[in-house]
Amino acid sequence: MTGTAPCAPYTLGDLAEGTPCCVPQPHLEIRDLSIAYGGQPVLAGVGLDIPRGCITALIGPSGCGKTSFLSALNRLTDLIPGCTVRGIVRLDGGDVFDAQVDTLALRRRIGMIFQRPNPFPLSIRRNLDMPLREHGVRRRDEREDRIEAALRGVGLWDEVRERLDAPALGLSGGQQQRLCIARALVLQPEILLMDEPCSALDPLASAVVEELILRLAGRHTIVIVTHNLAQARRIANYAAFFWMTEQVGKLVEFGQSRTLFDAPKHSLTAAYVSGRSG
Ligand SMILES: Nc1ncnc2c1ncn2[C@@H]1O[C@H](COP(=O)(O)OP(=O)(O)OP(=O)(O)O)[C@@H](O)[C@H]1O
Repeated sequence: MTGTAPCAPYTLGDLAEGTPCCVPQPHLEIRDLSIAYGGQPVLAGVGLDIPRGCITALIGPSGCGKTSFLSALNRLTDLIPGCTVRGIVRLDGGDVFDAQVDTLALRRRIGMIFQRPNPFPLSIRRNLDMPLREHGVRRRDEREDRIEAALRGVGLWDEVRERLDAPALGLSGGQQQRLCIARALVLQPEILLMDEPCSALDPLASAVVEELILRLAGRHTIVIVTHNLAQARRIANYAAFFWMTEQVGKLVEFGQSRTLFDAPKHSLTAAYVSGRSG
């Protein structure tokens, strides 16, 4: 991988250890990745390196396989009946698709945030306590510290500290999405996969989550699907453009987002980012 990207700001010193910077070194290496549902290919031959600590945006029209690609990275695709994935995904050099891989441990290292906020219908506290218990954090004081750190990390602590036992579903949409990000952060993941995390939010809540994503970068590697090209331009260090050819999604271009948006190499990319197609 060549080129450099600016370090994103970060302020989450109390979360996971890690290089607090976007560096042009692969955290995930993807080679010849193909995905099919019921034998029908939807994505073929994708290869790219996701740089460590950076924000990588996945862009492209609906149906070109961005969500499927994202879901393969932490093997959420294992949970979809009829879905087959071929190719290689390496996390720090280790094969994610190896039969010996503990998928629970893998998803602790690579967390996922979905398009619609999906807190459990439990209290705010239990939303964060439950994953910690499931992942074997037995000491209550440690769980409490991690819950507070995660809520502070997403800027929710001051908003909810007096009502930790209130239902999470009573929070606003934007607060619920930040709670879902906290639920991923509480497990101290290295990588966060985000599938259109702002698309169900109003503009103000969306701006807060976008700012949060910028703060999380550096400590965490972030891969985000977004249809909002202005957002991708604002926040992404790197961008990958997917397009459908003969009903199958392909990666057309990947690189530093400044280059992809301002001086794309491929005519399809140029047409899409200028709004002339897609
Ligand atoms: N569980 C599934 N079973 C069958 N087909 C699926 C499934 N999930 C996705 N697909 C199909 O795979 C293709 C790629 O879908 P995917 O959601 O990955 O694309 P996308 O680029 O993320 O689209 P969007 O931007 O609209 O979310 C689509 O044709 C979709 O209908």
